[in-house]
Amino acid sequence: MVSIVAEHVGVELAGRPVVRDVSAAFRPGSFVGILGPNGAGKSTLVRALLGLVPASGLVRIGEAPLNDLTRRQIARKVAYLPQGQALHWPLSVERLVALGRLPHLTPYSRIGADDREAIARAMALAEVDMLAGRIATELSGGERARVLLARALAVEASALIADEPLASLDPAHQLQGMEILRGQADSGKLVLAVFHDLNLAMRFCDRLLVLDAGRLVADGPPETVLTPQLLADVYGITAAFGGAGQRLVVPLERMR
Ligand SMILES: Nc1ncnc2c1ncn2[C@@H]1O[C@H](COP(=O)(O)OP(=O)(O)OP(=O)(O)O)[C@@H](O)[C@H]1O
Repeated sequence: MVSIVAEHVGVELAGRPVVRDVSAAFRPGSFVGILGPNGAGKSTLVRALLGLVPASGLVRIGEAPLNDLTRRQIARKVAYLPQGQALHWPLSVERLVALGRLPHLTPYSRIGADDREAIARAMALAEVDMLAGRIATELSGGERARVLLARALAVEASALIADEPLASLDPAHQLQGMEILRGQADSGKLVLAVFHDLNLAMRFCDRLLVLDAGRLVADGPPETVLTPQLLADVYGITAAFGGAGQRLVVPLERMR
């Protein structure tokens, strides 16, 4: 199992600092949520953790500095579900999920029995078996999101980074998505995911990070991170807290 460590990570895009001096260590077996307003730098931070955007500071995956790893090595260690990915090729769902096995193949090897088993496990876990024969470009937004989650699960990497995996899912499938991610963490993997749903993040994650204007402004257990003061400072909203352990958050009003 693999950990990911960020030390003083910064990213500039178009000459503007988008992620500023973020340090955090992510351990196997934990489910970490990244929250923050639109444009706070969440996607850019996770892309920096994967080496997909040039960054200052240091990222380590396991013991290895990111820069010492090839793209293929990174892709085998950390599965990535990008935000709102568009699909351009009319592949069957099963073939799309099979792309999750690419990091394990060489240009000369073919999909084997192990790969087929991993694909079947991922499709069963994401409950997309019934879509197997469908053409991926013809799916609804929510169906596509679940198939792309299955593709990320098919990697069977030690860590999974998911950027807004719940976007376009109905409430039942949002819960299913969170249960899957929770299950992955409970099986010993590191799960790092970007969310906007405060309630689901509060309920399912072990730890929450909050980014605001590129800076890490909170990092800790959900109930200590998501406070009325933080919601006011970061999102500019008032919210009511209730339910067991005050883990139900209802955004009430914008303050500005
Ligand atoms: N390629 C780019 N060139 C210039 N600026 C960019 C680029 N990509 C993102 N940005 C800017 O960087 C900032 C952070 O973007 P990022 O996508 O990381 O935010 P986010 O927190 O994931 O937002 P959201 O919740 O809206 O998805 C934003 O202001 C965005 O406009």
